[in-house]
Amino acid sequence: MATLTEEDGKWLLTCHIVASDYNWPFCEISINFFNEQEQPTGQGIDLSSFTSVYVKARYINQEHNSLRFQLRNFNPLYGQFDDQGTWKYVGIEFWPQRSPQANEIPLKSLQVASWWIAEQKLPIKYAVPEFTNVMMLELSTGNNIQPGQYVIELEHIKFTGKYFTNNQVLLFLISLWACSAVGFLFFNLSWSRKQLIETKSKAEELRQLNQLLNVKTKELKDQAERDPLTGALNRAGIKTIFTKELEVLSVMFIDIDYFKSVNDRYGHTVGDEVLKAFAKLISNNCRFTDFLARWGGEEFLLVCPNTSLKDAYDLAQALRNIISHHQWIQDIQLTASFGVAQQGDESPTAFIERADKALYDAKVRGRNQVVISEY
Ligand SMILES: Nc1nc2c(ncn2[C@@H]2O[C@H](COP(=O)(O)OP(=O)(O)OP(=O)(O)O)[C@@H](O)[C@H]2O)c(=O)[nH]1
Repeated sequence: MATLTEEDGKWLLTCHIVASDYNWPFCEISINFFNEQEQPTGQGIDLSSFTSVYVKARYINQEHNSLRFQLRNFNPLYGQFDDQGTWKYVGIEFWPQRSPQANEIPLKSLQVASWWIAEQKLPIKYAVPEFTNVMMLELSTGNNIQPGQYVIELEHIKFTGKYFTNNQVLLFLISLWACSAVGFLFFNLSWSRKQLIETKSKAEELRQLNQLLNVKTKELKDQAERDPLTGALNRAGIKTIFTKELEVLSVMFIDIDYFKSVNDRYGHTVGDEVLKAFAKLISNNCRFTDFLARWGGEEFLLVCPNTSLKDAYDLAQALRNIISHHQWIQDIQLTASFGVAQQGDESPTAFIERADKALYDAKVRGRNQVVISEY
């Protein structure tokens, strides 16, 4: 006979173990995790994520006896819900502590009752503790209890466990590491791509800037070396030609005759147009390797590399002829005088002066003619 009472928030189980033929008398508190009244579903509670259970219980009057803690797990693979004898007995017998601490029972120390395995005739694979569908919890007197009166005080039963299993933590850490690695790779990739795009656009900017600078440099060079009115080289521009070492170099000064009268009669603007047309006419009728420079006013210098004095003379005569027969604006009649020279063993200045002197002679001799300066 047994009674269960509550006192100061503690449960007291008073048991009278009597002598009988039954070999394994016991007295127990049994807590059901399923509702017997409702439609039975075979659904208990899953305690598999817990690692320990703390049982604060003790004998009040008979201290030298053991207690049995037991869980009853139902598994439909080998048990029947309506036959509690087929629910697996997983338990342990322990000697309750005298100290105020609860008795800690690691769940892994719970064993399947060997008599139950033998009785159920189950395959060995089912002889392992299971906590996935616990239907009942039992706290009872231990083995070999002698007849007499026993009072068991139960203060609490607490299950504890890790919120995550070791495997879950490991899986989480591996996933975190993998995500970080993927994230880092992705970040690196997009950063590199961004850098590449930036570098490309910087390179493009630099290329365009360079192009602009080249254009500007050419413009500045042109401004510095070309005559703005006719587009012919100026004195500075033609200077560089003389620094090149050429074996045969001839030059000719070309000066429009009586140009002042053109200005006087038709005005300065017409004079400018005539000068532009004059430079164009000469350029169009000499070799592309020749260089035309405006020496000043209406005076031009044509530099002819790799040209003998004879060839330069012939060219001058041809140009003179073309000029005199050209159709100029306002039907202006135009002629020009030429002073031709071939470079000898002399400085460029002396060489130019000889050609200039020949031009002067052509003017003196009556204009519209070619005069050669012999070295
Ligand atoms: N329209 C125009 N006239 C210029 C320019 N540069 C010089 N002249 C003119 O060219 C004329 C040159 O006159 P001159 O040196 O007397 O020579 P010319 O009248 O050609 O006579 P000769 O050379 O002796 O045959 C001057 O009237 C200058 O004003 C220019 O850029 N534009």
